[in-house]
Amino acid sequence: MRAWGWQVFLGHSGGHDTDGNELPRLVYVSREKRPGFNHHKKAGAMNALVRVSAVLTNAPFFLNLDCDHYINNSKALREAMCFLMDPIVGKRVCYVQFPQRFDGIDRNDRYANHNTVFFDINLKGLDGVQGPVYVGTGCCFKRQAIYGYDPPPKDAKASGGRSQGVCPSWLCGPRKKGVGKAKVAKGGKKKPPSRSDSSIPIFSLEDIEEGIEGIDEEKSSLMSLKNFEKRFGQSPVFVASTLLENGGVPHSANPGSLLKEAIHVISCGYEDKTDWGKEIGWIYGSVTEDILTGFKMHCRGWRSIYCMPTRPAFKGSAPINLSDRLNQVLRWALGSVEISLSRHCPLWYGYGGGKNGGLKCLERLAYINTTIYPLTSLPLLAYCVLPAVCLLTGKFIIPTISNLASLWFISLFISIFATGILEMRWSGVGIDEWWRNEQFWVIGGVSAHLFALFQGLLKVFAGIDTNFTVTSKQAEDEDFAELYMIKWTALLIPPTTLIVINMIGVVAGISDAINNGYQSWGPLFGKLFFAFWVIVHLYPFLKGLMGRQNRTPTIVIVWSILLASIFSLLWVRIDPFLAKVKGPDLSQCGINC
Ligand SMILES: O=c1ccn([C@@H]2O[C@H](COP(=O)(O)OP(=O)(O)O[C@H]3O[C@H](CO)[C@@H](O)[C@H](O)[C@H]3O)[C@@H](O)[C@H]2O)c(=O)[nH]1
Ligand SMILES: [Mn+2]
Repeated sequence: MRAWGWQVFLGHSGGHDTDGNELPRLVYVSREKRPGFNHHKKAGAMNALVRVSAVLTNAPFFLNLDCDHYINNSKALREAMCFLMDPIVGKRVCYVQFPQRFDGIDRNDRYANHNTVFFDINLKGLDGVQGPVYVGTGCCFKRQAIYGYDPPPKDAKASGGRSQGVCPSWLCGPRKKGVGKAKVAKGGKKKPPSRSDSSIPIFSLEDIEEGIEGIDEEKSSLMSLKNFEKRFGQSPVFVASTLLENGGVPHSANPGSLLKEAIHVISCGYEDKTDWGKEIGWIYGSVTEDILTGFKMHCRGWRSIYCMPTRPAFKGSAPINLSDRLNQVLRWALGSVEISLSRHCPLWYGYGGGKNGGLKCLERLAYINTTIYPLTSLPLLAYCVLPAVCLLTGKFIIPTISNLASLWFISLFISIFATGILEMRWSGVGIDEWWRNEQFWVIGGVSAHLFALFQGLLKVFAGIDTNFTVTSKQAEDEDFAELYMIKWTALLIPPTTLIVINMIGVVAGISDAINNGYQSWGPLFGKLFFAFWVIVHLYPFLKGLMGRQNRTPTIVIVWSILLASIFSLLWVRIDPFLAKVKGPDLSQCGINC
């Protein structure tokens, strides 16, 4: 394996279609990686690709797919273009996100790999606010949005424009309210900048140094090459390309020099002292770079679009065995914790989006939810432990509450229930999918989310890093051999413990009630209900732990032992030959006979 290196294959140029247009070429890029340079994993790879494609073709839109995803619908790209090039909404659209769909998942989707609640309910709902979050794959971008430019102002007339050019915030000064207003007023007098005009030539180095005509004369002093280099890095060809809203490369450019420049922009030191990964491109600093990248665009006032063609646009593979799935969820949750503990936390980042409206309130709420959710693992853990504690100690967790409080409780319960029903009806998500999602929420919550919380705290406050390993994918041949694979990981400990203590609790509770006679059965049912609730949620986990059932029917054995012990206890109790006085001594249970 090579530790570092780059290769660019331009392929054979000169292929033409029947109309004489040059045929598309496939270019394989692998960037330079060198010890001492942080390559920033996927985010770094995407940024290198963005730059190299800007030099080679500079298309105004591009598609991003993971290495484990493929195109499943040939018309998908056209659908995305309909949104991105729409004369009205298109100008403010930063990306079109498609749902992730998967192949090769077990029929019962034991670990909720399809994630339909997230894709068909959450993201679809967000489309009605400011658009779905970016989920890392199956997404068509507007190049200008990736470059950190702001969307054109909402009211095109106010700035006097026909096709309004996007204005980079770093050129137009700080996005303070006053400055924004001044600019709008000024725009009323003057022709606005428009880079959609194809007559504007690509800017040469000199042009940039002198300030670019037609962008903003007053600010031209700011637009020295230095400013561009500080932001985009030291490639004049690349810098010039960022100003072409409609893309394209100059005809005059000779392939040899472009190739040289392509190599330059994927060298490992290129991003040093630039805004790459900080303000532009894929944003670094979280293992879920996708959420952060989309978040920054929404903060600038862009909107995104959710596109769900009937035939899935793209499909991918997902980890189907328990350990890999938990590790995947762990990584996502870790990424969220990292964002929550950074300057980018949606609780405090991105206020004052200025003239473009910035992040909408509800969209912010959604981002808060997508980043701080690992915190819910703490109460969840408590709720899963308490039923067992109750059964083992004989105390009851539900306090007797006042009428008012129970009214609140009931109305909360009803509204949650109603939301669930409506969501399912509107999204077409079945009750079975919804239920699996609930189950996996608890399983992931008491394992992956919990670990992520602590790993995240360690990483942010103590600098102890954890690895990003590419999620394993199922083997395609055997009939879900992977599903039954168990790789040892500490993630398995908390859910296993919870299952065991709740089961012991059930046994202990029942045997206790048997010993104590009929009056203790009433409260027992309440306690058993909560313990069963925990067990049914963790049930897929238990099944996963047990491995392949037709080979090792361990689960059957466990259940048998459990049921057997209950029944044997029962039998002991009602045994007609057992004299009542010789039963378990009642003095121990505190019942005074
Ligand atoms: O060092 C790396 C690691 C990953 N990748 C890419 O990142 C993708 C996602 O990694 P994968 O192991 O497949 O993780 P998943 O959990 O399946 O990915 C989901 O979650 C990631 C965020 O954690 C998103 O980036 C992905 O788009 C999303 O599909 C891979 O397909 C690769 O294309 C790299 O380019 N370099
Ligand atoms: Mn993947």
